[in-house]
Amino acid sequence: MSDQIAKITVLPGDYIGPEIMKAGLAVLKTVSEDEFAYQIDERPFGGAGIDETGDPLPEATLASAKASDAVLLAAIGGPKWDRAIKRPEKGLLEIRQKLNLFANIRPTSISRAMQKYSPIKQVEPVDFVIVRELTSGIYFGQPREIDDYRAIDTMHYTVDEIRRVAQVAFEMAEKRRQHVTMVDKANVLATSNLWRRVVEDVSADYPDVTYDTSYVDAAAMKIISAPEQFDVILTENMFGDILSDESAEITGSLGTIPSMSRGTTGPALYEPIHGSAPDIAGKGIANPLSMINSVAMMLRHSFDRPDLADEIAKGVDAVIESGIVTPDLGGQATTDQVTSAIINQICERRNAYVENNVR
Ligand SMILES: NC(=O)C1=CN([C@@H]2O[C@H](COP(=O)(O)OP(=O)(O)OC[C@H]3O[C@@H](n4cnc5c(N)ncnc54)[C@H](O)[C@@H]3O)[C@@H](O)[C@H]2O)C=CC1
Ligand SMILES: CC(C)CC(=O)C(=O)O
Ligand SMILES: [Mg+2]
Repeated sequence: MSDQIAKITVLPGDYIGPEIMKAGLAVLKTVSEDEFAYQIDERPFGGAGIDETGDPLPEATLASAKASDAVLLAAIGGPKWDRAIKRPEKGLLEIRQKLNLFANIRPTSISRAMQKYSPIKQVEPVDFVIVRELTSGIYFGQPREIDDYRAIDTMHYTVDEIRRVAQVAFEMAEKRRQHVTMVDKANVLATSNLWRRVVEDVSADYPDVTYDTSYVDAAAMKIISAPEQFDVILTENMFGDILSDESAEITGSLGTIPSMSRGTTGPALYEPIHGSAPDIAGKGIANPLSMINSVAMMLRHSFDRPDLADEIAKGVDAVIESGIVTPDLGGQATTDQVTSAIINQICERRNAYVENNVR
């Protein structure tokens, strides 16, 4: 951190983005009181960036992100800009590339509180993390062309791009249950064969970590049938995008899962893994947990405040346990009601702590 006041660039984005960002910032304010000094620089991004400046990633937004200690993003995109020359999603790819956020970390764990909301039968605990390559692969590859008769996308990877994200995955596995599964399509794709060669090589530097591979189609099946087998899943950009939405759903809802995108230096970016959910925007029923959990992830990883992150996690668990949940989890609560319930939980626990320690 550049000085004692943390600089956070806030990108509310589009559709439900501002609704859940409001929730995340309210929880951040609550846990930070007398504990954590920060300043927010809120900027237009995605469709909001197009509306304000004609560009989904306005220059001033990128400059703010680059000068920050961390970036908080809600979600971008939606039908309003589907025909834009430069879509909001292009801005998302650009900010990831320009901040060099090559590793996207997407956790999937079914906590005790969440078990009743999961659509799968759990015999053993489910707790794995997807490490997804984020700044290369088919979302970025050239040539990329379309005419009246054909369209081309290119899946492209280099040794260095694979090695650096593989190292992130193995380092994470060392601190977890020491297992990495690389997911690919090496029975068909040249890029997957390069991934196998490089990851095999990287694995030799981590003797305490066991390593296996799975084809992506089989991995998609195992995430449903035997998710407890996974610890760290390492995969390329598009497979990670798809498998992380599938993984989120086994926890009960896509609307609960946060993520961190990081490079080697510079600010990390924290965001829910879902999109802007245009189908429920404006109804006040978006699940704020993905954003609130992203705030907790930011406090833990960018600001070394696991204590504040744990306070948020305990508040979230207590509220889930009490059944105050939005419709995606089968409840009837609104975004604001869930957020207020979490804030009340945090405040009650703090007051109880103060009382116990004063007596
Ligand atoms: N990082 C980002 O900003 C991302 C943006 N997008 C963009 O978002 C837009 C909408 O994409 P979709 O395919 O509809 O995916 P989506 O993730 O926005 O929504 C998929 C389904 O999940 C539900 N959902 C998502 N988040 C929720 C939440 N917090 N609470 C309750 N329900 C939630 C939605 O209502 C919808 O039924 C598109 O423009 C897409 O490109 C998609 C993924 C990531
Ligand atoms: C909208 C895409 C560019 C990205 C996406 O779906 C994701 O990162 O989950
Ligand atoms: Mg996605």
